[in-house]
Amino acid sequence: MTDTTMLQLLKTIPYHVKIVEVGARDGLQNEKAIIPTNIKVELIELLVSSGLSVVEATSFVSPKWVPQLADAKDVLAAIQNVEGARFPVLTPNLKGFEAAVAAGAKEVAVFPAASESFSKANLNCGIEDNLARCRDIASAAGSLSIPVRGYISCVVGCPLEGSIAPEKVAYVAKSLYEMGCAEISLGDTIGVGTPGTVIPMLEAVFDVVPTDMLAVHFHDTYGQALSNILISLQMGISTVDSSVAGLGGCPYAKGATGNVATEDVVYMLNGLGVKTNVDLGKLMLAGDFICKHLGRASGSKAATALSKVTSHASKL
Ligand SMILES: CC(C)(COP(=O)([O-])OP(=O)([O-])OC[C@H]1O[C@@H](n2cnc3c(N)ncnc32)[C@H](O)[C@@H]1OP(=O)([O-])[O-])[C@@H](O)C(=O)NCCC(=O)NCCSC(=O)C[C@@](C)(O)CC(=O)[O-]
Repeated sequence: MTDTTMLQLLKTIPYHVKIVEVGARDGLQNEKAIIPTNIKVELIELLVSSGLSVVEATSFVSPKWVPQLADAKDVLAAIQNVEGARFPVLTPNLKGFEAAVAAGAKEVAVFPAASESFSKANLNCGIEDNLARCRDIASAAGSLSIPVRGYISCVVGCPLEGSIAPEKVAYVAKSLYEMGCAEISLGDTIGVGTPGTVIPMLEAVFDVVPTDMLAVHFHDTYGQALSNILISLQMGISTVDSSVAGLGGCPYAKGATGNVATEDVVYMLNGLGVKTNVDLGKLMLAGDFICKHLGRASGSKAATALSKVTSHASKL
C-alpha cells in the first residue's frame, strides 16, 4: 500500500485522542473483595504519572448497591493534591452529588441508560425519573460551575432487553445535551456492539449532539472494542474511555466483562500515529500494580505481549 492510500484511509482519524481512564471506578466497582483505599489511591497516582489527563476516581453511589466504592470520600481526600489530571466521579442523585462536592469533587458524571429495564436494575428508577435526577444534578452543578459528564448505558444492547434502537440512545443523548452536560459518553455496557450496530447508533446521536462533545465507552466482551473504537474515530469521535488492564464489568449487567484495556487503545493509537500523551511503559506499570494486587493476569493483550517481549529481550 502506498503512503497516499494509507493517508486516504486514515484521513478522518483525529490527530489527538483524549483517553478517559475509568479503571479505578468502572474497573474496580465489580470486584468482590474490598480493595484497600491506599491501593486505589496508588493506582490512581500511577495512572496519572503515565500521562493520562482524565482519571475517573470513584462513585458516590449507595454502598449497599456498590460496596467496593464505599470509600469514595477517602479516595478523593487522598488525591486532592495529585496534580496533572482531572478526577471526575459518578453521582446518581443529589445525595451523591452533595457528598461528592463536600469531598472535593471538581467534576461529576450522571449515568442514565437507554434501556428502561437496565435503568431500573442499575438505579432503581426508570429512564424519565432518572433523567429528572440528572437534571437536578446538572442544575446544582451549573450553579457551582462544576462540569457534568453524561454517560449513557446500553447504547447498542441491554442484558435484559436485547437490542436497543438508535433513536432511544439519541433521545437520552439529546436530554443530556439540553440539560448542559459538557461531554456525553456512549457506553456499550455489555460489549455486544460491532461496527454494524455502532455506526447507526452514532449516526442517530450525531443528529442531536455535536460530535466533539461525544465519547465512546466500549466493553470488550465479544472482542469487538478496538474495531468499534476505530470506526468511531473514523466517524469523528476523539474521546475514548478505557480501563487499565481491561478491568471492569457492571455489577448490574451480568456476563459483561471488562472495558477495553487502555494499553490496547494506546498501542493501537501509537500505531496510527495518533497523539495521546500517554507513556505506554508507565501505563503498563499501573496495570502490573493492580493485577498483582488482584492476583490475576492483565486483560490487556498489548501489555501481555509487550511484557513477554521485554522479559525475552532481557534474557538475550
Ligand atoms: C441510585 C441509587 C442510590 C438508588 O437506590 P435506592 O435504594 O432506590 O435509594 P434510596 O434513595 O431508596 O436510598 C436507599 C439507601 O441508600 C442511601 N443512598 C441513596 N443515595 C446514595 C448515595 N448517592 N450515596 C450514598 N448513599 C446513598 C440512602 O441514604 C438509603 O440509605 P439507608 O437509609 O437505607 O441507610 C442506587 O441504585 C445506586 O447507588 N445505584 C448505583 C449503581 C451503580 O453504581 N452501578 C454501576 C454504575 S456503572 C454504569 O452504570 C455504566 C457505565 C457508567 O459504566 C457506562 C457503561 O459501562 O456503559
